[in-house]
Amino acid sequence: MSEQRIGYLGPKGTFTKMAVDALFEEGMFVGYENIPACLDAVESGEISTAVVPIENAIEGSVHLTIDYFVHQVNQSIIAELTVPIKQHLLVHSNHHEEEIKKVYSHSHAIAQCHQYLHNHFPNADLEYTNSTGKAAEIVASEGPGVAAIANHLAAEQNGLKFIDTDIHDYDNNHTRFAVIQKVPTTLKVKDHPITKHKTTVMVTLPKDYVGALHQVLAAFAWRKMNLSKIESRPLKTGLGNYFFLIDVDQPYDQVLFPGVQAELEALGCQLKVLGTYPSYQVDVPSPVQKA
Ligand SMILES: O=C(O)C(=O)C[C@]1(C(=O)O)C=C[C@@H](O)C=C1
Repeated sequence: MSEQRIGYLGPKGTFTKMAVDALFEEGMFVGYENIPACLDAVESGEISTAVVPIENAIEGSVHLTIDYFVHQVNQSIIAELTVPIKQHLLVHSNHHEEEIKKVYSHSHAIAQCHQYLHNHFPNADLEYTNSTGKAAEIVASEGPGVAAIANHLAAEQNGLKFIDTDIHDYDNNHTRFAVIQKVPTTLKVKDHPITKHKTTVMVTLPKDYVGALHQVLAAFAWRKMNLSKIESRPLKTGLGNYFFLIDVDQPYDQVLFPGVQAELEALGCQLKVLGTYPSYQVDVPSPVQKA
C-alpha cells in the first residue's frame, strides 16, 4: 500500500495535529493554513486524507468545516475521532509583569474561554486566528505583552510559557474531528477500540410542506434507527432554505437506509449519504508546567 498522505489544520501544535498524532501511526503529514485549503488538497489529490474539526462540546459545530464539506467539495467522512481539549494561556518566554493587551486564538478556542477572559482580561483585545497553533506562532514572534490560547504542544513547539492552565469555561471539553477522503479507502490507524459506527446523511426538504421534518424523523424512528445529532444549516439559496445534517448511530446497510431514502423521496425530500464510518474516542496526554 502506498504511503498515506494526511493533511490537517496546521501549522504545528494545533489540536487537529494532536488528533492526527493520536489516530495515525505512520504517514506523511502536511499542515494547511485553514480548513478549506485542507479539503481542497483532498479534492486535487495532493493528499489522500484530511483531518478537520467538526464539533466542540462547548461551542458546537465548526460551521466552516460543515459548509465547505457540503457545498464546495465532493468527499466522504470515513472516520471520526473525539479528543479531550485543554486550553491554556501562553505567553512569550520573556514576558514577566507586562499587561496583556491582546489575546490571539481560533474563534472556537476563544469561545470556549469567554467567561475566563471576561473575568481575568476584560480589557484585552481578542484577535481571531486560523488556528490555536497559528496564535502561538504569532505570540512567539511578537514577544511580551500578548498571549495565545492554545495547547501544551503549541507551548512546547513555540517556546512559550504557561501563565494559566485549563482556562476553558466548562470541564467536559471535547472536540470531534472528521477524517475525510475523496474516494473512501482503508485507513491504517493505531489500534484504538471503535466506540460505535455512524452514518451521516444530508436531507433537503421540499418547500412549504407541512410537517415535513416530522415525517423525515418518523422514517428513522419507526425503523428504530437512533439519531445522535440533527442540525440545520442554510442551503445558501435564500432566506429560510435549510438542509438537515443527521448522524445515525449505525453503519449504512442495504435495507434500512434505502428504505428511509425511498420513503423520503416519496415526500419530495432528497437524502445524500455523507459517510458511514467508525467512531474513535482517544485520550491525549496534556502535561503542563505552569511558570
Ligand atoms: O485551532 C486548532 O488548534 C484547531 O485544531 C481547531 C479547533 C476547532 O476548530 O474547534 C479544534 C479544537 C478546539 O476546539 C479549538 C480549535
